[in-house]
Amino acid sequence: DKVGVIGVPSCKGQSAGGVQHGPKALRQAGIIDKLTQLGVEVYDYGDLVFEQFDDDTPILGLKNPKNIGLAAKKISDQVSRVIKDDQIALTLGGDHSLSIGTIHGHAAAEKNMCLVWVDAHADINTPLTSPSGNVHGMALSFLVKELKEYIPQIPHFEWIKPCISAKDIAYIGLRDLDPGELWIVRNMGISCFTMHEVDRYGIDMVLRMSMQAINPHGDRPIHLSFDVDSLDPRISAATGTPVPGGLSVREGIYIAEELAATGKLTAVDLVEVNPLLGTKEERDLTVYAVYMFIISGLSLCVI
Ligand SMILES: N[C@](CCCC[B-](O)(O)O)(CCN1CCCCC1)C(=O)O
Ligand SMILES: [Mn+2]
Ligand SMILES: [Mn+2]
Ligand SMILES: [Mn+2]
Repeated sequence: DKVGVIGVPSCKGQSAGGVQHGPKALRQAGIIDKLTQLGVEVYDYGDLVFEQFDDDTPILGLKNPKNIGLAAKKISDQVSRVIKDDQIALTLGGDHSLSIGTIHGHAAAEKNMCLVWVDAHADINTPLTSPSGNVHGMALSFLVKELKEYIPQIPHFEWIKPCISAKDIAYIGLRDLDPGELWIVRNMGISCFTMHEVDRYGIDMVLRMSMQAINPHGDRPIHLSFDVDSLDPRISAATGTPVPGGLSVREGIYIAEELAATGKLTAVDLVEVNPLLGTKEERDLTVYAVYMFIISGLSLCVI
């Protein structure tokens, strides 16, 4: 398979400085060289450049609407182009608000796509349920069709068309939801495999149940959105919102390998690596965990 790498140095979806350096840290870990050595045909599109707007006042508490709304449009267009060029769109983040663009762009190129969201968090607060106003915790709310009536008009977000149904989403690794998110996940019937399910069934069964729920015939292009904080903080401390009791590196790698083995993996987001947080050891370990995740997965795409 061919892989198109898109750097997205975004940070305005959250408040910790440094996550914009994620793409550089992942590149420096040698992801592109390693994939090439393994026989993957890699196209590096470099980092997207976002014009900075300082006059960006919060709306209904949502922070940086203009910067994020305009960035998401660029991301969406780029991901769409890469997928239409028959390449797996590998997006290096940057904070999780970038997934507004990657999922929107994927859905524009592949009508029948489905989504696996690996994260400690559900990232589905609406602007009105968010406790922080940080868009990285709201990304999915703008994309899920069944939530449309709950989303207020946000300047610079008007172009975003909800493009995925609740039934097309599977969460893996959840362990920190806000009240509004709990209501949404329960009432929208989104397939939800929290860390409790991972403990109870094991990661293989959780993946089988996820695919049974969202891709039963194995014919749908898969979007894998991987937040590094899904992993246990002991191996991924260099991230903005760590939560104890997460996935092991092996469980993370297994998810990547199994989804890649379907032959339907079409887009992958690697988000929330913040090289400025934690000690040097913690940063190197966090980056290495993501490196192992993506190399293990995508190297299977050449078999
Ligand atoms: N749910 C949170 C965290 C979002 C994390 C986004 B991700 O997954 O991309 O990193 C708030 C979480 N919670 C709020 C109360 C105090 C503890 C943290 C939010 O701000 O919406
Ligand atoms: Mn998270
Ligand atoms: Mn996230
Ligand atoms: Mn995070």
